Amino acid sequence: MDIKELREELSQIDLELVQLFTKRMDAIARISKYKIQNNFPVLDNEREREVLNRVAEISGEKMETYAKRLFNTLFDLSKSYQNQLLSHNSQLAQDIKAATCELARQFPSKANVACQGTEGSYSQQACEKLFSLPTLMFFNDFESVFQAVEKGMCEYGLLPVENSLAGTVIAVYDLMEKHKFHIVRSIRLRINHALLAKKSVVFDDIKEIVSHEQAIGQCSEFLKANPQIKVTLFSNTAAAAKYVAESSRSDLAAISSETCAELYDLDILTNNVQNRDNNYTRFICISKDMKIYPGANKISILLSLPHKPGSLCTLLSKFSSLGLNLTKLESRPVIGKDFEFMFYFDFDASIYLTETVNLLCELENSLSKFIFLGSYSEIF
Ligand SMILES: O=C(O)C(=O)C[C@]1(C(=O)O)C=C[C@@H](O)C=C1
Repeated sequence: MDIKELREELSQIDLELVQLFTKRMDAIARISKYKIQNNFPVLDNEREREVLNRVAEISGEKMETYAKRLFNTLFDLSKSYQNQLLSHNSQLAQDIKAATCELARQFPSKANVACQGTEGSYSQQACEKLFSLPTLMFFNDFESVFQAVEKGMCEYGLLPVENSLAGTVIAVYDLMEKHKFHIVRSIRLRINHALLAKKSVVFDDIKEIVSHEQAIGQCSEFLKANPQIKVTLFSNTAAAAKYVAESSRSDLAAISSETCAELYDLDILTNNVQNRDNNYTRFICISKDMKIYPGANKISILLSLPHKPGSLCTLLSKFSSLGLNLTKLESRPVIGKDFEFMFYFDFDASIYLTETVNLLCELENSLSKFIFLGSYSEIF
């Protein structure tokens, strides 16, 4: 037989497979209806084991592994389909629909915004880029920003989540699980760090530099090249500049911004002390309620996965089959639990598409922990 004839045989088999597959999915729809009416869960591990044992027996030793893989895929597809059928009644689908319909309104220009740090901070710069008329409230730590939004003290909050040179702001990710909030926008801010000191101080006088951990990480090469200078961590780059301005010492400098040099009447000893010029920090803007503004094209979710081989792979394949591009995947240990992890995903997707909402509902129905963090657009 030549390849053409061999393929004809295969095409006939494929046809029968597709017919049987659609027949199986129709049967699944009937099972789903029964499960909804009788409040049965979609997943039935015992039934899956039973089916797999039977499949192994029928397929024989040579094909057993392949047949089991095929049936595990069939279970995944049938559970996806059942979760999709369930999503019509899902609270999440209704909330998303309400948030997208209700907010034909534009992103506000005026708002009360909670920021970490003090006057002149990078959070403030990001905030002023995001809102034309913000009223800022400064807090000492990230947790207080989450709390101010959660308690309704501020309508919005701004938090740094990652930097192109120093990576993820882990402290913010660790707080996400503890607080109720929604991401309504994200913003990328170009960061140029400068070395600031009091007027008349020269670089050779400097014995100590103060700054935030992230800024210190972003300027590691400059600091390594000057090992004689002691480095001290500070809660915020703007607070570090303020500290230098208020100190009487002439051997102290801060890694901070040009804005802070002006604000705190300091001199710039050296400009652009970060390792690379393409230094960007991404901030998220959060609110208490789910608000989805027109143009939203990114989605963030938080979830935990069962300790089972292939569970992350199965999840990733769902994104891949919808052609969705993952832009961030971060895993963090669950505090108080041994080796259990929370996963944070950012991906590009339109919340206005039914297939996206179906995927979110499917994840919510099938995972023990799933939080929809929001759908939003990013400002550059
Ligand atoms: O039998 C069921 O309860 C089904 O939902 C069908 C099915 C399957 O595809 O065979 C799907 C999910 C369950 O975990 C077990 C089996």
